Amino acid sequence: MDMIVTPTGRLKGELQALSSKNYTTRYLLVAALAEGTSTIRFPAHSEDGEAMRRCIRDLGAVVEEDDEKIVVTGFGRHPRPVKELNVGNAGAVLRFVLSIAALLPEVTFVNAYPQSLGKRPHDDLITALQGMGVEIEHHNGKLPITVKGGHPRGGKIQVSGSVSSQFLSSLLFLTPLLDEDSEIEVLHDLKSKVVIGQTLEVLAQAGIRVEASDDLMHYRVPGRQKYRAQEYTVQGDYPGSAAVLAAAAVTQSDVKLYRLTEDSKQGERAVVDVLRAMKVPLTHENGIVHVQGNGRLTAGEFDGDEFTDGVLAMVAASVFAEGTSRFYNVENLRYKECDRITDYLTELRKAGANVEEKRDEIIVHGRPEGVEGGVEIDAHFDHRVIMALTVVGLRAKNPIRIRDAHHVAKSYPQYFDHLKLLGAQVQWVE
Ligand SMILES: O=C(O)C1=C[C@@H](OP(=O)(O)O)[C@@H](O)[C@H](O)C1
Ligand SMILES: C=C(OP(=O)(O)O)C(=O)O
Repeated sequence: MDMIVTPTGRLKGELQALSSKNYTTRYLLVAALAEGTSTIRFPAHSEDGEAMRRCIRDLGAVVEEDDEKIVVTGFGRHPRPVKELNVGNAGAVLRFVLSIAALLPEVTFVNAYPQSLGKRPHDDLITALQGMGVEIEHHNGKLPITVKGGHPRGGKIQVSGSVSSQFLSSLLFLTPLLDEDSEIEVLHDLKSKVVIGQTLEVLAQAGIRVEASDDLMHYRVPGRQKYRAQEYTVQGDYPGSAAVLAAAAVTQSDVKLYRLTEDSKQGERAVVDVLRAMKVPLTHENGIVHVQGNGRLTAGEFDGDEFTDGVLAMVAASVFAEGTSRFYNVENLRYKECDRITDYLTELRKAGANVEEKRDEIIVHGRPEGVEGGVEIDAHFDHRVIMALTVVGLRAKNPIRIRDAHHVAKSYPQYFDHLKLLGAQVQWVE
């Protein structure tokens, strides 16, 4: 399905933010790793959430759900042997479950999205698990991947963090269940470091003890721990909301987004500060972000690694800013659903934006006068490209057509309905 985005001058209204993808995947996993029954309130309903539900069900968790909660009875440290797992296009789900699969004799992760997740590298996690005595068959570090586990060893574990923080998170979920205590050392660098705060928060909520160094590069994890069955409440999602806030920032707007707590550990919370730095009129109080956009933005320079999944939306906003913006320290955007630097900038240029790339930077020469539009955009299987190009389309001079925009459902199936509620002119076409 394609989406036609027609230029829209004004947005007005109030929305409840969607539920957090990253907390939903984590709560489902720790609930499955507990032996009792856990309840997850307000889980995200999206393809990635569904992928984690499918995997934990296949591994033996009992999952029941209604409109507002999921009840999970876990399998503890004894997942059910299964031949195949399908994680859809969800990187975090694949990486987290890969380590848990090491508790099984043999399981293959199938390649359901050869053009997206099928291109992403998992070498660093594979190497770490091999060091723990797990045999792994793979295709140059990519899917399909077969894990031949059984009895992974704890002890001294090393993992590179230079491509993704998900590899470290994955090991932090597995190691508490091992017989030995573990010491995890992160090699090279740790990208998307802020997300590790979410992993540690969820582990603590599940009753798991982990000692982390202040720089988040070293961990001590006692073995033989048990995940506690719990009640969890999922908070609002900043990465998805970033696109709605960017849309409000580039138009004449009066938009309130609820359920965005000021003290959230989501790094993408920083998009509120980014927009503020771009001089977008807004307030953030009592979990409500209120944008009263006047369409005027000022360029700025930002460390994108602080708000990884919000960068594309902020770049889209900066397309209309006065001056040149720079988003640096973003190389790992190249290893996401698509190459979020080269592929994304290709689409932005088609729409009329003036952008440049470096290996680890996106540079935007703002066009406050607007961009031409009137083009077809390739979604590259990437929900965040779809959301960001929609923001650009709202302020273009002519409509844009985003091909295969249904991939927005990876994280935010209601995105276009939410924008419509605010008055955006967006329309699905076959
Ligand atoms: O741990 C997580 O849930 C995630 C970590 C981040 O990935 P990287 O660590 O690969 O940057 C983020 O982009 C992704 O959407 C979710
Ligand atoms: C990169 C993302 O997700 P994942 O790595 O889980 O596929 C994302 O949600 O933007």
